Amino acid sequence: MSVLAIIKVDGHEIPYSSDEVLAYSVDLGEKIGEDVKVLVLGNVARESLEVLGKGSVGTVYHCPFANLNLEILKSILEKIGDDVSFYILSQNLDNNILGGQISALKDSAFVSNVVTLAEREGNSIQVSKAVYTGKAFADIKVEINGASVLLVKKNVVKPNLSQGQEVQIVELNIEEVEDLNTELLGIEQAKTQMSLSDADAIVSGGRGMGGPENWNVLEDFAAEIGAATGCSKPVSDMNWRPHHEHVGQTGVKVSPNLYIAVGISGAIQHIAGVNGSHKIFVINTDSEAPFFKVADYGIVGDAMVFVPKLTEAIRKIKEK
Ligand SMILES: Cc1cc2nc3c(=O)[nH]c(=O)nc-3n(C[C@H](O)[C@H](O)[C@H](O)COP(=O)(O)OP(=O)(O)OC[C@H]3O[C@@H](n4cnc5c(N)ncnc54)[C@H](O)[C@@H]3O)c2cc1C
Repeated sequence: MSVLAIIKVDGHEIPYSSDEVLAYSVDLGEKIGEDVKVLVLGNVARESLEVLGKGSVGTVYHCPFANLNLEILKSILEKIGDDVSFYILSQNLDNNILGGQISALKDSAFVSNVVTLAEREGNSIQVSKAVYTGKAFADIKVEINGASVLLVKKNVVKPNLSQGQEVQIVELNIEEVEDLNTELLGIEQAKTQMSLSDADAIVSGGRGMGGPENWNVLEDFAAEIGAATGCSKPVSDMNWRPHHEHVGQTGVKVSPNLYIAVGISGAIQHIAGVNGSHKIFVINTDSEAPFFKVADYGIVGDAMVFVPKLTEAIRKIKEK
């Protein structure tokens, strides 16, 4: 049996989150004494597949399609075979659907929002998952060899696998078959350079930014520190920013290493989407803003004054 890490290509790149998915799979493989294999979905160069030779990864399956319908997914799973005890994916909106489909096809357990490494207990493993938008945790026992699907949140494991091992690359020759039940009408590519779920740092703006014309201040700052940009719900509702940037209970749930909230009050529905972040930094004119209660660092002040100053300071440090 084996643990299968599933990685979806972002554009033509292996996403940043893949290191964490691999590290999680390798840790699980060691605990239950199984090999780790990887399935890469999407068009990517062979050299990028070779780079996945980390830790105990031995085989990399490659399918050039990233957007799968159920018929294609069925063919992929059939070609990989039944010797998979766990399918491991990173937690994001796309993988929620993909993981659910795998679990339905395999008639197996599906555990999303996993926030701990697996602990082995006899013929099972135990993991904790975040529930009630991260306000509580549930401990879940899953049988080994049950073809279970685990969706792992960011920052659960440190990706510190050694590199350089040779891997066997298996090209899955899958025919592009039409799904009989659904028709793909089009794909609208998010216009951000980095996906929010994968980003290591996020600069997010709220109504306190005053209007879309001020967003260049946040974009400059984000570009300087290599962060993705996000926003609060009202900001996307008012079309100041695109909807895929909306963070929170009803938007994208993120858990970057650093979440920077600028001009966002910190309503419970926004916090529910960011409380998995490693560190939170808040800039707000109101010292009583609820976001400060969950912040690690903060500045009480005007975003339009402090953000450009921070950008400039970081630029100077980088020039030295
Ligand atoms: C069912 C439901 C689901 C929801 N889901 C979400 C969700 O997923 N995500 C989400 O974000 N919201 C969600 N909301 C909305 C949420 O309740 C808040 O209304 C929203 O988060 C507030 O957005 P905001 O902080 O940008 O705006 P505001 O509440 O207006 O806060 C603006 C903040 O900016 C500060 N400010 C003003 N000027 C400046 C300045 N110059 N510099 C710095 N700071 C400044 C103010 O002090 C204030 O704290 C949901 C609501 C409901 C009812």
